Amino acid sequence: MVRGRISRLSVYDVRFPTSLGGHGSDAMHTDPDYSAAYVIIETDAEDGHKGYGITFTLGKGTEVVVCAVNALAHLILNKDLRDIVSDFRGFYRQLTSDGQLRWIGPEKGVVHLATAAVLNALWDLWAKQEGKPLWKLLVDMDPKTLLSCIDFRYISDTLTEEEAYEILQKGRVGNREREAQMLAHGYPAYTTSCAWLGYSDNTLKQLCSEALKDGWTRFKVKVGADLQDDIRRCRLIRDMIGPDKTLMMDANQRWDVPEAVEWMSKLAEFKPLWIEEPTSPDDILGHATISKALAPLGIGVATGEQCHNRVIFKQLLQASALQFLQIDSCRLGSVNENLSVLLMAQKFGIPVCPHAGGVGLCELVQHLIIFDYISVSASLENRMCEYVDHLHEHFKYPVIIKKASYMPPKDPGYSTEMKEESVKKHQFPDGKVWKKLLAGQENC
Ligand SMILES: C[C@H](O)[C@@H](O)[C@@H](O)[C@H](O)C(=O)O
Ligand SMILES: [Mg+2]
Repeated sequence: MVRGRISRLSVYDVRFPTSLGGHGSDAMHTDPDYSAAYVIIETDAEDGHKGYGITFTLGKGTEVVVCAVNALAHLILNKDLRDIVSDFRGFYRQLTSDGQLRWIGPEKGVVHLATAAVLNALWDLWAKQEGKPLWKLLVDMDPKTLLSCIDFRYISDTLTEEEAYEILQKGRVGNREREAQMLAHGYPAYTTSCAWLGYSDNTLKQLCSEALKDGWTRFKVKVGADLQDDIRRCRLIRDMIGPDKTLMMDANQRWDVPEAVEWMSKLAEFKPLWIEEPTSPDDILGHATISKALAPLGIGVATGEQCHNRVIFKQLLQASALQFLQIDSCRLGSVNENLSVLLMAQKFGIPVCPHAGGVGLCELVQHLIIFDYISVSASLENRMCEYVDHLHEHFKYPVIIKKASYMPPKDPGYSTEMKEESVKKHQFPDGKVWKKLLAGQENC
């Protein structure tokens, strides 16, 4: 039973100095400090449950998102949780349509990242109060209730509520078997941990051989800064993994459209399954041009980690601009908006391969993709969820990977809660970790 009035919302700027080791580096983000705007929501209910929510950020960006969360707080405080979840569509719309705040969105950028953090905390709280992991809360929810969480505004020309209902009804066939299959074998994953752009060839080799030993069969390599480096690194990794394992490439928006096509023609010999974010995430028709040009080479286009909202995803699908759709649990407006994208992808027959990694993204998005398999797509063909082996130790309910697959979480909630000690130590700028680092910089 859902209960309680929201009595408190706190937000923290939590940063991890991952840039020191080149972890997470790519052709555009050369010094990423994996960070989160971390939201805690409390209620006056006696159960003591709190909702934890994050959005993923890189270092300095976090302080801006923290401001935006504080600006949204008045829309959440004193609301009854029961009223929120019984009309979640209405509440989502209230948050995203605030007459003053929407001007700096709408439904995009900082204000949308802040919305995601807040809504992620509410979903965590709801799932905790129901005593279920989030994926199971979604799987058990009747289709009508599930659809009542989605704002269909701007997408009803492509997906009506009735069509979405039919998709969910169809998804009920065989869902118990798929749930049992997930619990036994988990959801297939790929690793990005071996080949960040800032890693030396030696590090790449060492991590790749460890990953192979651990049973990984799908690998992603960062490309896009220097063609000769890319050729060398892709050859190295392809030689190590052999011809049959899967390789993906990620350019993180580095290229213009013709450059993307030309560059990828040179990397085609390494047989990538996809090129991810070849150009600006806003360039829908550019993605369509690249998709068309690379199709004869057997290379698909993947994108989504910086896709603003359901409207851009709608157009990417309409324009046949992507062959792999990458939802992100913290960029879109939380579970609510991600549900609409999963349903649109299903309608278009495009496989969803979520973006994860960062800090907490694996913890969150596993719930969405497990739900997708059980209740929406019913397919694992061409589908896998990203995995990155960083920062899980800071979470109270970290992901469990077995045989290169995500095992469904069993603890109630959205796996968003961080360890108190980790938050304390990594708060910027006053946590122990940052005090030391900043003092070191001053002494230089
Ligand atoms: C800055 C980040 O590490 C990105 O490079 C990362 O999210 C990446 O695009 C990915 O696909 O995992
Ligand atoms: Mg990427």
